[in-house]
Amino acid sequence: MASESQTVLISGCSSGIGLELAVQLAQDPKKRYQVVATMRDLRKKETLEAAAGKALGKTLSVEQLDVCSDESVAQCLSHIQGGQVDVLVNNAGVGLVGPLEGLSIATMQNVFDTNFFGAVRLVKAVLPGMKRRRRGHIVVVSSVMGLQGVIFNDVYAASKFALEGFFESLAIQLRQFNIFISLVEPGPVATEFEGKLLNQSALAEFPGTDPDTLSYFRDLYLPLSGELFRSVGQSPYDVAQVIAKVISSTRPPLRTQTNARYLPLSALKTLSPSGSLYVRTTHRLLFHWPRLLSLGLRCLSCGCLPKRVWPG
Ligand SMILES: NC(=O)C1=CN([C@@H]2O[C@H](COP(=O)(O)OP(=O)(O)OC[C@H]3O[C@@H](n4cnc5c(N)ncnc54)[C@H](OP(=O)(O)O)[C@@H]3O)[C@@H](O)[C@H]2O)C=CC1
Ligand SMILES: CC1=C(/C=C/C(C)=C/C=C/C(C)=C/C=O)C(C)(C)CCC1
Repeated sequence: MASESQTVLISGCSSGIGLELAVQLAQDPKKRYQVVATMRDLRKKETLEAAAGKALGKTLSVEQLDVCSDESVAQCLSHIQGGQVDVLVNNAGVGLVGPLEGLSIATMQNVFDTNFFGAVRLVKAVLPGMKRRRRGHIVVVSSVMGLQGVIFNDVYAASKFALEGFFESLAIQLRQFNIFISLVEPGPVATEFEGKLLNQSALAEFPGTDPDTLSYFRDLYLPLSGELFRSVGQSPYDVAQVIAKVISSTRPPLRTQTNARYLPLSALKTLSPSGSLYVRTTHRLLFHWPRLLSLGLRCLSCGCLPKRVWPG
């Protein structure tokens, strides 16, 4: 192992982006990283261990970490030599879709406890060490929904907006300590994330929701969202490549979107600071011209647009 390897702690490595990233960094040909791949339920570790192959026990170790528990965070850090984390990747997250009226406050709080306070809890734990060493990098797996709200994703988007505001604010102070913050913003990614959401919304009855809203959710949003995943969805491998590039950068950027094919959708927000272009256009497309929207989504997946991973 290279003597100057960096210790990278990643949350949520049982599947998806976290698993892919842990494996890619652990298999780095230059052996630049010592990866602590964590997950809340160690019974799920077999997939990661199999994917890590020969890196297991060498450049990759697996530890238990529930981002919602102070005790679990402290335990995990106590297993890392000197408690030293050079790069923290806040990846663990949960989704939530559905009409607001049918979701309990407790369900919404769980999204914030995991996506927002989970990241904050880890940062509070590693920051004193990073500040002492005057060195560190905190990477946050945010989302395009940290930049723009999406219908029926109100609470999930709010949790990612919270991350964006929190880490942009912190980035200013941490420059003084030579600690960098990077927010990575994927669009739809083909992981268990979507399946979990579809299962959750198929089983949920959303009590107290009026029939019109329920039908907009089930008959309009769900099919179009599925089409979006099929047309512009990235693989976790592609997203992990972008994150690995951000981690290896000497001057890491504050924000990185991973999916060039999603850019026309996020541009609707950035092109008009008042927000009306995005809200009016998506409302019209969804409620008045859903067939045109569907055609547009198919166009986004056609080969004439830029390649999937961006920046390349
Ligand atoms: N998939 C997508 O379309 C997109 C995903 N993202 C973000 O990417 C990140 C990774 O998601 P993705 O890989 O897609 O989805 P997955 O569902 O495959 O992975 C999510 C990971 O987070 C873990 N997790 C959930 N709650 C906790 C907790 N309390 N403590 C520790 N780990 C926890 C899950 O563990 P367990 O197996 O135990 O549930 C799992 O390992 C999330 O932050 C998500 O918001 C961003 C943009 C798009
Ligand atoms: C923007 C947009 C849509 C949906 C976007 C979705 C569903 C994005 C999902 C992003 C994910 C899964 C991010 C995870 O963090 C619709 C409804 C097609 C209408 C047109 C505009």
